[in-house]
Amino acid sequence: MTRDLPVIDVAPLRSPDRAARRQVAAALGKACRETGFFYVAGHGIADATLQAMFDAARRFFAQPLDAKRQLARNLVGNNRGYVELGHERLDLDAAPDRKEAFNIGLELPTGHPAHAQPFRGANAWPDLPGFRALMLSYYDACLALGTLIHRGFALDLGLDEHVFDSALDLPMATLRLLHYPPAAAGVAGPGAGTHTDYGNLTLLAVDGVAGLQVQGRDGRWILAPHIPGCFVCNIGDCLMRWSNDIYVSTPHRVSPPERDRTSIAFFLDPNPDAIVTPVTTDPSRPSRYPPVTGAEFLQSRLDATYRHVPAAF
Ligand SMILES: O=C(O)CCC(=O)C(=O)O
Ligand SMILES: [Fe+2]
Repeated sequence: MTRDLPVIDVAPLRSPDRAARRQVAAALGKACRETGFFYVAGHGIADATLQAMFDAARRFFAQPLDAKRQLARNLVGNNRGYVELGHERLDLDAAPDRKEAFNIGLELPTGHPAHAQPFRGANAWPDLPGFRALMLSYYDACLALGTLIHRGFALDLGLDEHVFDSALDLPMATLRLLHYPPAAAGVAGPGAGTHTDYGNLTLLAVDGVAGLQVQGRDGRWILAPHIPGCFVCNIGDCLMRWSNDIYVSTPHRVSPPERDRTSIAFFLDPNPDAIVTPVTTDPSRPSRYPPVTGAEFLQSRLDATYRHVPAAF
């Protein structure tokens, strides 16, 4: 195991100085061509906000199972709600994941025309004071950060710096709280099986309990420990396709932790009607894929993950 993911300070992406922005873009582009994983510093999300989010996640998972089941993902629909321990299997060749999760998606104002699109819907909320407001404000902060990082990707790929802005303004992004109970004697299963992420970009906050591992190009596993003040970030399958495979979406997994482990993932998938047309700024690299919509692509990936779960669970 090695530890060699780069740390990238993204604050200069907010600078009026184009050369400073380009420098960050080049660092992002290098990381995305190598492992597709990097740490983000200078993200501007306050430590107190992250601490409050971890507290909220722990309060959520500490509720009785019955209360959590009332918010079950299969009742709520649209990839929102609570996923019980053992109900998800990211690696179809392994045992189900030893984790529980809670998802929210974008909240559209009442009457917004985009309500008719796929993956729209209402969030389900637990009866916990302050939880909803905190989750929604964190969602917005992650969306702003993810959009900023996409400006770096665009610069690096030789595109207009703002080309992704309109593909991400009403996204299918999911904010997901995750809880991994400690490894127990005689219980099989990974924390999260080996997988790649589906969307464009994942912003992950981890709590300091070891678990996340990333597969390097040479097949060796790289540890991705907590670095104070940083998010662990990676690109997903949708951005890999969008970049015409210039960027790589890399397999990763979570080993069963020694103690309770909590993480908070923001999966930035594009707008459902965004057209994912592979980038062809490099004339020596013709398009490898036909265009698809963001929703078509996400649905195809979710179908694979949940195929093993009996419909009636
Ligand atoms: O919890 C983690 O550290 C990573 C989780 C993950 O990779 C995922 O849910 O896609
Ligand atoms: Fe992942």
